[in-house]
Amino acid sequence: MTRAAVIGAGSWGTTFAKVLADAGCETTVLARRREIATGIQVRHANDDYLPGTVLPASLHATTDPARALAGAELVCLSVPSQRLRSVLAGVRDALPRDAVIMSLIKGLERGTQLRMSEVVIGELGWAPERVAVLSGPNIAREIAAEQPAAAAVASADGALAERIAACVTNRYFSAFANDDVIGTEYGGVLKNLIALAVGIVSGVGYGENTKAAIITRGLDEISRFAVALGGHPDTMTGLAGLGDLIATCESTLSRNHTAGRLLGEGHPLDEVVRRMQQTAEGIGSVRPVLDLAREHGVDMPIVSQVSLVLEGRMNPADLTVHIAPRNEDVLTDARAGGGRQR
Ligand SMILES: NC(=O)C1=CN([C@@H]2O[C@H](COP(=O)(O)OP(=O)(O)OC[C@H]3O[C@@H](n4cnc5c(N)ncnc54)[C@H](O)[C@@H]3O)[C@@H](O)[C@H]2O)C=CC1
Ligand SMILES: O=C(CO)COP(=O)(O)O
Repeated sequence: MTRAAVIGAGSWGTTFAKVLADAGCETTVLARRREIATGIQVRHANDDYLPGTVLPASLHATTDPARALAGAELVCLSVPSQRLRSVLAGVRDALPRDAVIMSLIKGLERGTQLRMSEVVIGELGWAPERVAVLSGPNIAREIAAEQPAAAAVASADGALAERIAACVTNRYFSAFANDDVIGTEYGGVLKNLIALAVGIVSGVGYGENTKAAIITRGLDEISRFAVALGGHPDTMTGLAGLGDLIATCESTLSRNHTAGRLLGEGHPLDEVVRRMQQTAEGIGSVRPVLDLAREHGVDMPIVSQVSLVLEGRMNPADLTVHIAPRNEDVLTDARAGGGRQR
């Protein structure tokens, strides 16, 4: 049996702790608030984040890092991306030095533009071969209800990714291993930005054609970004790319989709952030993604328009997938019979 800890008792941290417990891992959740820890430990419930879900009786919870992390072989991180560095600083002394650390987080650190696995490696000095990421179409509430789901687990050490995948797989959750940490991690970050765009056009009142066009062109846009930054193209057509893009863009349970819809309905960003009671990572990832895109020469027309809408500088109703062709594109298109945009 693997001893596991999950840092963060929000919707995904609690749900993934249930996944681990149901896979046979001896699991403890590290919560920030005492009443959440008590609810999980005593009543087997997390009413704030997962109302109605009965958690396994074998699942433990505490607010004490030393108790949560003692003997942990697998430590999973599920706090908002902008909080990760300070959370790591707070648990550093309690982390067993030989533990594997796995990020479940789907955001980039503002200011440094780092992925979460890079924050772990840099902040803790952890060996990259002991770090992993898990990402995929994983709407927490559906998994908490034990609806079948799957995710990708990536580590620079492919054999470690295989071992983690086997360890977290249970009767309703399947994990598939790969060694593309960059692509797997960016997949989770980038789909949030396209989900914001789809939410925005839904809020405006546009229908399925607009949403399908944004999802299709969005997949192309985020794939070009991930590949330019070192990800593998196959990852972007797998669970962490296309899979999560579909789930997040389609689901009204998605916080990013919901935040986008509120913006599309005309609510200003500060009001949207106030109304969202949970983390919508996409809002904080737009700026670092666009900065990285500029540095690497990647065109991101949909994400750029999301940024303008967030800043209140673009009417949501004007969000479009149309791209004005550059001169050389017009010439190439004419020779090729047109239509270079798939
Ligand atoms: N909810 C979902 O369906 C999924 C979420 N994710 C990702 O998982 C990450 C966490 O998301 P959720 O659990 O949904 O968010 P959430 O908003 O439900 O919960 C965040 C948790 O982090 C804790 N937290 C916040 N600041 C903290 C701090 N300074 N110190 C300690 N704890 C702190 C909060 O108390 C809360 O328990 C995000 O990156 C999200 O994108 C990934 C897959 C599915
Ligand atoms: O990452 C998720 C699904 O895979 C959850 O999406 P939201 O953060 O938009 O709710």
